[in-house]
Amino acid sequence: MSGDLAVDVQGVSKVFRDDKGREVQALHDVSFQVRRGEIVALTGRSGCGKTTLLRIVMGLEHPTSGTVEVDGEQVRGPGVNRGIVFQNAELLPWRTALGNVEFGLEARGLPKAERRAAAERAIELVGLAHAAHRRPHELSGGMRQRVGIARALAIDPAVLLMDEPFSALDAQTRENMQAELLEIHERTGKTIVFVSHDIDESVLLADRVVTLVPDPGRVHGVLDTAFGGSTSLDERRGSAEFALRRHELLQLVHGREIQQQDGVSA
Ligand SMILES: Nc1ncnc2c1ncn2[C@@H]1O[C@H](COP(=O)(O)OP(=O)(O)OP(=O)(O)O)[C@@H](O)[C@H]1O
Repeated sequence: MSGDLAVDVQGVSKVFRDDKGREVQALHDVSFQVRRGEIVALTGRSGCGKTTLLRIVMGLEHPTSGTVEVDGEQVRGPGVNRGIVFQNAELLPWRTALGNVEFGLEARGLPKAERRAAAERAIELVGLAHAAHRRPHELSGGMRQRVGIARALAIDPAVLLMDEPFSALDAQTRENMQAELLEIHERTGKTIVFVSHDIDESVLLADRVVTLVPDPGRVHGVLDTAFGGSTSLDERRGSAEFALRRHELLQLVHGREIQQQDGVSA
């Protein structure tokens, strides 16, 4: 694998068996790559295999065939080169925000002082230094999700993998968190792969969007959605590129080819 690749998914297929023993082909021959420092979204309609694909990259599911490499290493299970964020952070209720972030580091056998320092850095990175000693029930939904992101970042992973990270949040908090994620990306340069069923979110945040279509889940197209420079979310939302890319992505998600619009082709 070339040195500037963070994630390399090659020919991944996944067959599940349902309760009655019938085969369900969730993914068929899926390949895509993510370069270091990129933000890539996986999107598509319900049941197209987004979560299954991300769980395979996380190491929580094994592919029936095909391979996944992260940071040059073949994925055979969960590993410390991947930070994982789910829709709900699932924090330990008896631990503080900082304690929850430290928890993620305990399995790594770091001395306590190093753990504390790494957790403090991560909490600061997500803008929660002022709430580091609060317990989960004293935090808002957005703050809890920030703790989840800090926990994933504290291990200094090669890649941050996020499954619908903001979809359980109210609209305003969600917008704040989207902006926050771009700031974290700017500060850390981390490679980020996230699953979202939300077209706008995918276009706004990602440099490229991998679209999947169902039955069986497969890649239908990869759309370049990078906005040049450090544009704010508001600037992005109001831009002509946003409208065009949103339109193109909708076509891909619905299994169509991109039609040229205003003389611009995909
Ligand atoms: N553990 C499982 N056992 C059997 N079938 C499964 C299992 N997990 C997923 N599937 C099936 O695989 C297909 C893809 O599911 P997956 O959850 O990956 O899709 P998705 O795109 O993430 O959907 P959604 O947007 O609704 O969450 C679906 O047909 C689903 O029913």
